[in-house]
Amino acid sequence: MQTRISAGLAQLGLTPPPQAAAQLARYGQLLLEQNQVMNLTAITDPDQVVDLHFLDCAALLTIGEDFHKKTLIDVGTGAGFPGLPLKILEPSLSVTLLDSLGKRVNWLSSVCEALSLDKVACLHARAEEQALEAGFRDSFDFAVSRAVASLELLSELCLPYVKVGGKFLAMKSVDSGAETEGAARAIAKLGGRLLPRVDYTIPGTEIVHRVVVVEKISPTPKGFPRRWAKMQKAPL
Ligand SMILES: C[S@@+](CC[C@H](N)C(=O)[O-])C[C@H]1O[C@@H](n2cnc3c(N)ncnc32)[C@H](O)[C@@H]1O
Repeated sequence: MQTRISAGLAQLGLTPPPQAAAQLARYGQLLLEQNQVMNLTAITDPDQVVDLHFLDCAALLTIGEDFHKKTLIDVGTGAGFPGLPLKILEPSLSVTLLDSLGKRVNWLSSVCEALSLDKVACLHARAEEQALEAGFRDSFDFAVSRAVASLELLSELCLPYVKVGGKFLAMKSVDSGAETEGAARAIAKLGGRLLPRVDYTIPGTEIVHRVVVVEKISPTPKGFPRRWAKMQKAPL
């Protein structure tokens, strides 16, 4: 895995810290081992783990944002994507990995320990509840998320965490144009503003993915996020 990771990172134009490729390879090994006893990923081929998990997530570092010494929350991180590869590739980041599934969060804590990572919090919580807590609301430089919900729902889950001037980065497919248009009203209500999207090709593949970029321009109004059932029933 390590050779493919290094080649892919170079193709993305990234110069990772010396230990990063080995740490990602170890993470991949732990992921595939644990996946045999716990549902962590549908991807079981090591090369695909590199391409579709690690390099896909690494591409977030190439979209022109400055992540150095910033704070980032990954909402619905699952097996750590995209937050954990970002932390490994940019160690100055302070990262919170949040998921509502306790078993996954416990496993993530053990991976962070195995890789000797500091400044990572693995948090078992529902995103819409944790965003109401002090120290979380309007607090992070970045909220990121991949494969969790439609952009409209995801905006309500993620934008409350972002400080004014920070960004919410949603990893989406290139077919997300209509979904993005449909979320524009909700994004505005939640204190966000859509910026130009960024499309990228995953190295070694012809797969093109998209980052939807939302800037936080005013604090999220009181009352958001709403309860999950309410969000689904009453679109903004
Ligand atoms: C399909 S997985 C995606 C995981 C990872 N982001 C990835 O791209 O591989 C969706 C994850 O979001 C979590 N999730 C869904 N709704 C959530 C919520 N309201 N709060 C926290 N986590 C949530 C689930 O537990 C699950 O681990």
